[in-house]
Amino acid sequence: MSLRLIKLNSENHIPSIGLGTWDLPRNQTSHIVYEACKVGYRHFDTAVLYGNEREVSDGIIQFLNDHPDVSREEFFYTTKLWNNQVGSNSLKYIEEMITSKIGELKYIDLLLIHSPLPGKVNRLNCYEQMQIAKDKGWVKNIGVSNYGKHHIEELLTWSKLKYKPCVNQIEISPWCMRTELATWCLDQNIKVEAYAPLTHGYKLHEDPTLQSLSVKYGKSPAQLLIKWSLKKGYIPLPKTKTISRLSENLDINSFDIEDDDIVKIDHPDAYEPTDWECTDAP
Ligand SMILES: NC(=O)C1=CN([C@@H]2O[C@H](COP(=O)(O)OP(=O)(O)OC[C@H]3O[C@@H](n4cnc5c(N)ncnc54)[C@H](OP(=O)(O)O)[C@@H]3O)[C@@H](O)[C@H]2O)C=CC1
Ligand SMILES: O=C1Nc2ccccc2C1=O
Repeated sequence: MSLRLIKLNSENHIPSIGLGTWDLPRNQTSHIVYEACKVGYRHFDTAVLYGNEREVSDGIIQFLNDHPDVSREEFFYTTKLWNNQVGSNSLKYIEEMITSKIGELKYIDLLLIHSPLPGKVNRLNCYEQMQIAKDKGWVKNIGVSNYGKHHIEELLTWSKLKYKPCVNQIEISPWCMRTELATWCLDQNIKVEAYAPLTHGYKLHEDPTLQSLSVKYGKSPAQLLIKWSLKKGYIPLPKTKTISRLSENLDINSFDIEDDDIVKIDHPDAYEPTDWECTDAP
């Protein structure tokens, strides 16, 4: 199964679906990532917070070693600086990622500031260091996560901005649509990565509309939510530790959801984030 590629404002390309890796069992992570590579995943989302950067990288590297016909350039590896690494020392932490976490991957495809919580001065100091990391070739693309419009505007109006953020990774599902922020990002040519696109699993078995559309389309509720996200123009990051679900979650090209049914899945008035909320931080 091959994934569509989406062009970023850096002119680089990102595969349209990424495997979320938060909370994968540590001792199975490399194996799950390897199996994901086998069924066609080329995009992986990790973070310093997840404590599994080495295991995620190892899974990709093992796959590359076993498949010499596949090149490193096909893969897209994202990681994120955690709050205590966001500031004027960020370059040191990025160098550490390169030298001791990602091994033969050699470079990071996308580096994000995990959240705006460290405050304006730290955010901008960090971004300056991320721009240097890009110039050094350590990182191909840079972006942000959990940023509200005011945080992105802070960057866009900053005198030292050299590289616009390529993406804003935020929680988006039909129960946490954030239409205004997401549309605004897309208008700025900043791609939107949708985290927790399966609502952390909470809505998959309880929502009557999803259940009935699942019967209508002969697709699982998870597949419907991934398709919903793609049709809105986002890059979903579904996570699964279950090997059989890996290919299920990529199998979204064999069907379409009618516009009327997309409207039925939408919950524009709901606000049910599953993890944390910091797009409104100062
Ligand atoms: N930037 C940020 O602040 C954040 C980023 N993220 C990123 O987004 C990713 C995804 O979000 P996450 O919170 O993990 O939750 P998801 O919305 O991806 O949901 C994961 C849950 O759905 C279940 N699931 C997956 N596929 C299926 C399926 N086909 N059928 C039934 N159940 C299924 C999984 O079960 P099982 O694993 O048991 O198969 C798990 O319980 C994270 O892993 C992380 O990479 C997430 C939160 C915050
Ligand atoms: O994947 C994630 N799960 C989380 C839970 C709390 C804070 C951040 C995160 C993630 O990035």
